[in-house]
Amino acid sequence: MKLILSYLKHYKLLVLLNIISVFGFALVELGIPTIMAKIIDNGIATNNTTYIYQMGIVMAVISVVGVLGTILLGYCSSKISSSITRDIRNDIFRKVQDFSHSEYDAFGVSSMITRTTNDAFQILQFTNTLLRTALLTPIMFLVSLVMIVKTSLALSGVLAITVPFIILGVIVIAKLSGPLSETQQKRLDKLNRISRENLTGIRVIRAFGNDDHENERFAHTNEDYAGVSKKLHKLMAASQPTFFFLLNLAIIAIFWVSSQMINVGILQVGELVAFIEYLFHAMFSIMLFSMVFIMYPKAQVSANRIQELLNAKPLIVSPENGVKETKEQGLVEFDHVTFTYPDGEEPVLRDISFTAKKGQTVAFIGSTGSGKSTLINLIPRFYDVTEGSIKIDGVDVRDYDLKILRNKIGFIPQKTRLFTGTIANNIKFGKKDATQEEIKHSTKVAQAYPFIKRKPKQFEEPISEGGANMSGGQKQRLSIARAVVRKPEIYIFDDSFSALDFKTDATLRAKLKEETEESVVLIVAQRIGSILEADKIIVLNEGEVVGIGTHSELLNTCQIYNEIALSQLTKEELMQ
Ligand SMILES: Nc1ncnc2c1ncn2[C@@H]1O[C@H](COP(=O)(O)OP(=O)(O)OP(=O)(O)O)[C@@H](O)[C@H]1O
Repeated sequence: MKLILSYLKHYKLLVLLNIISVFGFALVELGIPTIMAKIIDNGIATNNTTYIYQMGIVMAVISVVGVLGTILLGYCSSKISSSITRDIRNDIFRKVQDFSHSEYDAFGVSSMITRTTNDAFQILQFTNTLLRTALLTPIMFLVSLVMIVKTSLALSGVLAITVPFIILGVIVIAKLSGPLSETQQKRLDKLNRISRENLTGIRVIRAFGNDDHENERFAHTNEDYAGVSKKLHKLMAASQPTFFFLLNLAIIAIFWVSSQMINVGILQVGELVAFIEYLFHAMFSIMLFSMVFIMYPKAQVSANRIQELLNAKPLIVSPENGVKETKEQGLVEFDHVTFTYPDGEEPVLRDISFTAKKGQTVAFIGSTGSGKSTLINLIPRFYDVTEGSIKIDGVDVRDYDLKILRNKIGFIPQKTRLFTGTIANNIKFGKKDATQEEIKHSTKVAQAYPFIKRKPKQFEEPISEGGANMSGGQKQRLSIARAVVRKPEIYIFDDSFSALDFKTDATLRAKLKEETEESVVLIVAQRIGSILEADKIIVLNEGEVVGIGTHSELLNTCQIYNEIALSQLTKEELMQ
C-alpha cells in the first residue's frame, strides 16, 4: 500500500476527480431504489400518472448523472493505475541501470524482468480495483444499511445474520491466498529463468542433444507454476458462488418474512422492492470490497518484491563531487589489491601491484580461473577492491565521478554483446556523436570494414537480438570498433581476439598499435601469440602475480609462463 500511495501522490487531481465520480455513481445506485419504491407505492398503487411522470423525469436525470459518473470513474481509475504502473516500471529500469554487478548477481536477471513486468501488472490490477471500489463500496454499504434499517427494522435482522458469514469468508480467503501468491510469483521467476536460459542457449542445447531433458525441466517447472495458480484460482472461484448462495438464502428469508408483513399491512410492496434493492447493494458492496481484500495479498507480495528492488542500495555509487578532471593522463596503478567477491569467502585476487603507462601495452596471462577478468573488471568499478587501491591518473577510482571514470575506458568484454539496431548504431554506442568518418575509421582499425563493405546495407545493416546474425569474429571486431571510436585513455581487451584467425589477429594488433600510442592498453589473453610484443606481461596463478616482465624475460624467470609458452608455441617460435 505504501508503494502505491507514494506513487498516487503524483496524480492528486485525477484522484480527486476519481472521488467525485464515485459519488456520482453512488447517487444513482442508491437514489433509484427509493424513487422506484415511491413510484410503486404512491404512483402505481394510487393510479397517479402525473406523479409517475414527475418521478420518471427525476429518475432519468439521476441516471444521466450516474452514467457520466461511471464513465469518469472508469477513465480516472484506468489512467491513474496505468500511469503509476508506468512510473514504477521506469523507476525499476532506472534503478537497475545503477546496479553494480553484485546486485545483478544477487537478484538475477530473470527475477528483475518478472518484477518489471508481472509484478508491476499485479499493482496495475490492484490499483484499478482499489480506485473503483475502495471508496465507493463503503459509501454504498453504509447508505444502503441506513436505508434498509429505515425501510424495515424487522427485515434488517436477516442482514445481521448473513453479513458476518460473508466477512468471515473474505478474511479466510485473504489469509489463504497470501502465501499462495508468494509461491506463485517465485515459481514464475523460476519459469522465466528457465525460459531465458533455454532461449539464449538453444544452440548449445541442440548441439548436445539435450532437448528432451530441457523440455522435461521446463514442463516440470511449468507444472509447479500451474499447480499453485490452479489452487489460487480455485480459491477465488469458490468465493463468488458462495457469496451468491448466501445472497439468495437471504432473499428467500426476506420473502418469507415480508409476505407475512404485507399480509398484516405493516409493509408495502414498494418498500419490499426498495428493501431488496438496498440489500442487494449492501451485499454487492461487501463482495466488491472483498475483491480488494482478496487481491491485496497478491499485490502486497508484488509490491514487496518491487520495493525490495527499489530499496536496494547499489554497492557501487558515484561519490558526491567526484573527481572530473586530472592533471596527468594515461596512468593505471594497482597498489596491493586484494579482492573477494561479495558472495565469496576466499579472495580471488591477492596483493596485486603493477603500473601501466601511456603508450604501454600490459598483458595478463594465466590459467583459467586465475583471476584475469576479475582484475580488469575492478578498473571501471564493476566491483570495488576489498583491500589496496587502484589509481587512474593518480586518483583512486573510487573518488572519480563514475561516468567520467568509465568514459576514460574503452572496454571490450569477453562475451561480446551487440544490441538490436544497425552496425552504425552499435558502434555509436561507444561515442554517441561519432561522425561517419570516425565510424569508418574505427571499423578499419578493428578489421571490420572489409566484411561491413560486403553487407548489402553496409553500416546500416541490421543487427538482430544479441548479434545473432553476425559470426563470433565479426561480433568481436564490431565490439573492438565500438571501443576504438571513443579514442579512450585506457583500452581494456578481455580475451577479445580469441575468435579471430591468426592473420586478422596480427593485422588488427598492428593497426591498434598505431591507434593506441597515446593510450594505456591492457590485454587479457589466452593466446600467447597475441601478447608477445607487450611491454609488460603479468602472469597470474590462483589470484597471485607469479611473474612480471617481457616475453623474453619471463621465459627465463617464470616457470608457469614457460609452460604456457611451450604448450602454445614451437621451440623455433619461442627463440624468435
Ligand atoms: N561473479 C562472480 N561471483 C563469484 N565468483 C566469481 C564471479 N566471477 C568469477 N568468479 C570466480 O573468480 C575466479 C576468477 O575468475 P575470472 O573470471 O577472473 O578468471 P579468468 O582468469 O578470467 O578465467 P578465464 O581465463 O577462464 O576467463 C574464479 O574462481 C571464478 O569462479
